[in-house]
Amino acid sequence: MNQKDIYVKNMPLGEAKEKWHNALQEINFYHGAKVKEIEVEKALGRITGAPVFAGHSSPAYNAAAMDGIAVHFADLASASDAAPVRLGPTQFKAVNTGNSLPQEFDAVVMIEDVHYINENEVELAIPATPWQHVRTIGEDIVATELILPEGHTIRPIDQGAMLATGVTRVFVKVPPKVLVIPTGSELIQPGTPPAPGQIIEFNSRILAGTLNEWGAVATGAKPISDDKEQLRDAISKAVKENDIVVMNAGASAGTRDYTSTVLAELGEVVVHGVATKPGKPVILAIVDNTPVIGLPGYPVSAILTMRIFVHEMIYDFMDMKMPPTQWATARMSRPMHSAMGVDEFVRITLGQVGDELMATPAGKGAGAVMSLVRADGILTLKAGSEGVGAGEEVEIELLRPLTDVQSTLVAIGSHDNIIDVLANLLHKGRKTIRISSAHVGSMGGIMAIRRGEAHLAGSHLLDEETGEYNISFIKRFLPDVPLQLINLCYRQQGLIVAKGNPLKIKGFEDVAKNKYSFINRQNGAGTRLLTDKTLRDMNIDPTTINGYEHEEYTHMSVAASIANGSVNCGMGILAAANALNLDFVPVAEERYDLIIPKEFLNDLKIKTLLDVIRNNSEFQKLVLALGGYNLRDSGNIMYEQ
Ligand SMILES: Nc1nc2c(c(=O)[nH]1)N[C@H]1C(S)=C(S)[C@@H](COP(=O)(O)OP(=O)(O)OC[C@H]3O[C@@H](n4cnc5c(N)ncnc54)[C@H](O)[C@@H]3O)O[C@H]1N2
Ligand code: MOO
Repeated sequence: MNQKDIYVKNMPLGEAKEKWHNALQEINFYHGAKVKEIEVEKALGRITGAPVFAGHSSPAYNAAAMDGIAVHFADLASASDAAPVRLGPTQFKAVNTGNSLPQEFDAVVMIEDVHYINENEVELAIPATPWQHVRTIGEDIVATELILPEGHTIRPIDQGAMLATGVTRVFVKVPPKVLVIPTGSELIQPGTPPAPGQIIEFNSRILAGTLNEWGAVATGAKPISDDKEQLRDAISKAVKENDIVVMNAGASAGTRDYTSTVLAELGEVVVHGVATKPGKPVILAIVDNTPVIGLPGYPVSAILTMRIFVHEMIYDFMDMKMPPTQWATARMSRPMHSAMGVDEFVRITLGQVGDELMATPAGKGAGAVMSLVRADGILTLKAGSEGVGAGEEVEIELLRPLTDVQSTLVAIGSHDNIIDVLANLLHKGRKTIRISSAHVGSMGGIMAIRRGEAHLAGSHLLDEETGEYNISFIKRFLPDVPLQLINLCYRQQGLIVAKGNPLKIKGFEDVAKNKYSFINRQNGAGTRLLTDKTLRDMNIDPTTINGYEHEEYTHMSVAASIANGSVNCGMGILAAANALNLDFVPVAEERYDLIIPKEFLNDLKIKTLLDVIRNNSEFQKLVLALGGYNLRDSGNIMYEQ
């Protein structure tokens, strides 16, 4: 095939949507919803395809609403404490709640108000009103009354209402049947450890699950290899059996990206390539009068593209209006430049810090599933916009309710695995506080506190002159912020080395003397300051360290460089070494504190956090089990201003 044939275009989103809409109309995709009759018992979550009317009244007879006696209300007209009325055997009848009221009576007196003289005679001291304590025929629902309108999503209470009036079958809309076909020879099933180059197939779970949430009946097919013949067979079969087919991966221009070629052979490719980011290589095609959507392989691209092109199709198919999008106005915490000429969809985490709702980009990679796990919303940067500036107001499309966002503690700063332990303890059981943490290093955390963007910042900045942690930095960069510096832990920092420590590295002397390769942390990282102080104390000239100028931004990326063999060692925490099954040579213990502005100390979220740190034995147990931690000052106020 000529490379030109698979050239991916950059069609403006509006134009692509219009073309697609027209193509769907041509195949009569919006045919008006089909309906079918099913049992009410099985109708939970389905959408009514016709109005539902009551079969009979409920209650179907006049029913006693209380345990007591049935009476004629008129007989008790004169009853009072001073002059109780006596009723003889024909004037009353004992009834229980739910019993049919005998025809001759018109009220019920509760047993508590009945004084039995003997079995056949009662005395009553209070008058009755007509039909008191009686559920009259049709009190709840009258036969032929409308129970549910068309287009209503059936809830358990609706099932009850239908069944109560004798309705056992209901017309529901037939949702579109969708098959999600993952493609790629590199895909393996979950549960098998991937060899290099293999990818666990999980996109079909995300895509089919989301389609089902939108009301479709979607299933994931077995992955198809990058093989034209197999693709052709799978698509030909799928379009016969489904209302919509979703292909995943093989959408772009790689040598094994066959989806668009095969779709063009089998039917018509309406659109290939849209000016959006992510989602550029999407394919929109019609095969055998059936829409086939070829989503890009990257999970984030796939899901966001499916939101753009498929979400509405599901509702249109069932002749339903889309649920309204929930929006929130937020302020950008940092500038965001847009890729010119494309509509860009940016994942955003939101944090309510003080009065402001702050929006922070949640990571960019099209393969970063966690960015969508964490994201609270989506910011759309329109093609033609240059982006947004820090502090600018933006409208965010919400992916989770604003109440969840408001119960989120925003932690920005240095990362420590204890934050993850806390995040879990604060969210389990009846505590539903989330922690959203951004790992930008200790100085980054201090700056976030200064800009009012975080409730707390983890910091381990060593003042090389005083040997003190954090305080001099707070005095310098946060002089006007009333705050408490609360200890979280002491932790071991050391040299992360390959499993088994094959070079027998004992410390920095060995690294300097033998020119072992080292990987450093960025300026402003607490670990960098500790490295520098350690080298100074040992009288080691940093320029003699092979790799001192190579910087990484996190403990984990340092550990990863050692794990993949590109360097011999780097400074980091034990937890990072453990995570990648590496060895660790302790170098120093450092203090790791939380900086918390006083304005948040009375916030229930912070109070709960501090309570867990100070008093929760499970917290202490879990942290000590991680190894490399000491909690002797945990929860103590180290400094305040
Ligand atoms: N020369 C060009 N290269 C690329 C372009 C382009 O326009 N020209 N577009 C880029 C963009 S944007 C995207 S998005 C990707 C989309 O690529 P494909 O749709 O061809 O997808 P693959 O390359 O097959 O896969 C991408 C990635 O996703 C993983 N994957 C695929 N399926 C699954 C699954 N079911 N479960 C989990 N993960 C999956 C796959 O292994 C790859 O890592 O192309 C760019 N390139
Ligand atoms: O759709 Mo691609 O995601 O722009 O990376």
